[in-house]
Amino acid sequence: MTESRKKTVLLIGGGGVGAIAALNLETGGLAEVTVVLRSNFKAVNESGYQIESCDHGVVKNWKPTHVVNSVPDITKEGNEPYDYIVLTTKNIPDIPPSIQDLIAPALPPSNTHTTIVLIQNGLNIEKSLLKSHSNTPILSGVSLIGSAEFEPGVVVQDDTDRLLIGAFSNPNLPSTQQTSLAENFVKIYSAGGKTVCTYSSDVLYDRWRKLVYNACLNPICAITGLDTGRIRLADGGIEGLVRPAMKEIVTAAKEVAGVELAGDVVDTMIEMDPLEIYLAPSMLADVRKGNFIEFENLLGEPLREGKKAGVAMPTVEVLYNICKAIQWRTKDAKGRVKIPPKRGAVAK
Ligand SMILES: NC(=O)C1=CN([C@@H]2O[C@H](COP(=O)(O)OP(=O)(O)OC[C@H]3O[C@@H](n4cnc5c(N)ncnc54)[C@H](OP(=O)(O)O)[C@@H]3O)[C@@H](O)[C@H]2O)C=CC1
Ligand SMILES: CC(C)(CO)C(=O)C(=O)O
Repeated sequence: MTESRKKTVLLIGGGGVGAIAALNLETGGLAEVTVVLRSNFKAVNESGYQIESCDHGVVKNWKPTHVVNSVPDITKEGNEPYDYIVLTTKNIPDIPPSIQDLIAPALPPSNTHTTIVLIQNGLNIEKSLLKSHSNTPILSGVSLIGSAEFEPGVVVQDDTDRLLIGAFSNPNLPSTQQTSLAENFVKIYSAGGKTVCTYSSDVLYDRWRKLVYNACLNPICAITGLDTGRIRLADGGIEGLVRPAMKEIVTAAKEVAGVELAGDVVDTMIEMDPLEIYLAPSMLADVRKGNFIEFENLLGEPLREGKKAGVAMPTVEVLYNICKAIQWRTKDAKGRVKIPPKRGAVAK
């Protein structure tokens, strides 16, 4: 018997990646999406999204089925649990709320129905959820897309959406169940035919491979203020910074996780974005907007794991510490740290 009911999806964080994910899910007709918005709630609730997409074309005033400005408390509201909760926020464990606190109202301990999908960059992002929701299946979404929200509700996607979905291994659940949930999500995400969403049986490989880009180009572009085209043109950008950092991640992948990346992975990642699209990786976009950055999951976790396994990672370590200072600068700018008052001029 085929199931005719649409899958219910709660998608939290409708920015660059989230808006396109919501559009893909609804375009296929197999999902009904509720999007949780924050700074762009008013704009999207009143006029919908304005999207310019290499996959979907120009889409004006598009509104997901439901738009809300906080995560629904399903117990209080007496709602059925969602089939999927998809997280497309930035994942920044050093800045509250944590992802487990964020989803809690829609995932009370009594909820054994929902599957979580993390379409987010970085390593070990599932670990805190495996502790807080130990019987919940958690899927990994590794996305290759270039998409950004330039003003509230205005999204430009200039690189095609390629999404790898697989299950993070949860030892408390049968692996067949986890695989079938991942395959089902691939089906509903792909149904519109506008995207390349594929099932992956090795999410650790996917994540380490993507880190070769994200742990290196994201911070180097964010620190220098140069996009991926300009860092390739800049004196010393690639040979002095990007290549050494990428080589350290490739070694860590092997020593930490036994992940053998292809011999040409460094060049593939350096050349992944056509130079002339001058792509600003998401961390550079965040620095430009004065937002917090995802440096702990993109650099901190591979660095900590690499060092534990005895890998020398001097370049990544310096990048990590500069990112830490940038995060402190943003906290200072947002009034989140207390510093001694500036001294007035003292007469000699
Ligand atoms: N952009 C890209 O091309 C790619 C991004 N990624 C990854 O995808 C993930 C999402 O990135 P991206 O779409 O660029 O991020 P964006 O910053 O564009 O969007 C994130 C959205 O989440 C919202 N949000 C954050 N916290 C909350 C909260 N507590 N409640 C409700 N909404 C919240 C933000 O709202 P607000 O504006 O209020 O902060 C924002 O609208 C990241 O992990 C990123 O690394 C992966 C591949 C490519
Ligand atoms: C490289 C990219 C754009 C994915 O394709 C990304 O992951 C990011 O900007 O963080």
